[in-house]
Amino acid sequence: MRVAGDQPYDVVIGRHLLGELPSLLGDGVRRVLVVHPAALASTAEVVHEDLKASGYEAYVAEVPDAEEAKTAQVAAFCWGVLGQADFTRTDAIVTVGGGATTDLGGFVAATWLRGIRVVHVPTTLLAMVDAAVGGKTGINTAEGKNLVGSFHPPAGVLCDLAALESLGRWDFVAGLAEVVKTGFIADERILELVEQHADALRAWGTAPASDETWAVVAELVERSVAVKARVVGEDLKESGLREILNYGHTLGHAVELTERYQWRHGAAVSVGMVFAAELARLAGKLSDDVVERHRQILGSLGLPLTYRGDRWERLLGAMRRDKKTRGDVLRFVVLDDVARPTRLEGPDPTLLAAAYAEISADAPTGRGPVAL
Ligand SMILES: NC(=O)c1ccc[n+]([C@@H]2O[C@H](COP(=O)([O-])OP(=O)(O)OC[C@H]3O[C@@H](n4cnc5c(N)ncnc54)[C@H](O)[C@@H]3O)[C@@H](O)[C@H]2O)c1
Ligand SMILES: O=C(O)C(=O)C[C@@H](O)[C@H](O)[C@H](O)COP(=O)(O)O
Ligand SMILES: [Zn+2]
Repeated sequence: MRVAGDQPYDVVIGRHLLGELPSLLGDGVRRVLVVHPAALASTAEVVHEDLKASGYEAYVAEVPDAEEAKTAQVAAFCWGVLGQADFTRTDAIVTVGGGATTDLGGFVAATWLRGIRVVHVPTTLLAMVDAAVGGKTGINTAEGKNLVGSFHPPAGVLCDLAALESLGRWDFVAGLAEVVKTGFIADERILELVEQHADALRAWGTAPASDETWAVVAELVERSVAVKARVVGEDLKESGLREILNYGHTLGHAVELTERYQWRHGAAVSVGMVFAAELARLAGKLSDDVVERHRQILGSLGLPLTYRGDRWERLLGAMRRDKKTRGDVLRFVVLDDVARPTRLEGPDPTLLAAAYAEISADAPTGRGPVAL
């Protein structure tokens, strides 16, 4: 699949694709740094050896797992590795890992010498359908999620579906949250597929997936990437259309910060989507049926639908730093209907509080398996 832009690139989806890496890296690259977390050490080593066998001067940098990687300290560690190995503007980074690794590695590539090439090899469902495509890179600060970053599109993306075989059940389910997001904002067929195959998808990793389930997963990846490619190809820097990809993220990111990143991103986005759906319903935009469909689909996958009722002030504080906020005006992506996203600007505080009441639970029920 081709992503349009000043420098168009390919997202290759298939199996056993590592041989494609040199062609995605392009001409003139001499040194390559493979950035990966410990969980992907053996895959990264295969990539490292392949690159050396193809004539590159290849290095590896192991970074912390998950959100722990998205810090200024870890970025500085990577800059140190690049500096020690004399990386120039014709050299490149390859990321091997989930969305945290592609966000960090992409950010390091964006900032080293003001920008070198990066190819992403996403290994989670979430990174394949979302994080690796579109060029949003970033790290967190004490004040919030992805507050420092850059738009730096990759030179290519290799989605090797075989990587999903080792992905844990709840990391897979967390990735489904972004798939469902894509369904609600742009492609109802995604919702139908998830509705038809929810049990098999939710059971990912508990037994080998059937051929039918693999076919569904492949179609979900293809459809989600197609939506993302179309949107970021039109609006790389989020001046308008791209905001739809942030559906559920205004509250979702605030939940992640409030939970000190102990919730998976997809789990927080799941709650965030139910909140956004309630907000749209209370604003008179969205029907009860579509709100209920959010709960049905996300709940059928085992994703959380509620959040503790005693965190509103903290969440509100974090949402003020959301990237869609303009001055003091909070802005939300909401739906008029399935595949009809719009914006709600500066909603009345009582409306926000009422939507929060609709998703509040007395106990912190979000601490299910996906929220760990
Ligand atoms: N830049 C974007 O457009 C964008 C889009 C969506 C999400 N994100 C970011 O992505 C991050 C979430 O990504 P994620 O859900 O991939 O989380 P993650 O990167 O933390 O990976 C989840 C876990 O899966 C493990 N893992 C990865 N691949 C594996 C495999 N093949 N087999 C077994 N284990 C594997 C990782 O080590 C980690 O423990 C968040 O930081 C979020 O903000 C960015
Ligand atoms: O690609 C985008 O644009 C998105 O918003 C996709 C989101 O799923 C992703 O989590 C993104 O990193 C959020 O970006 P942010 O700008 O809200 O930090
Ligand atoms: Zn996201």
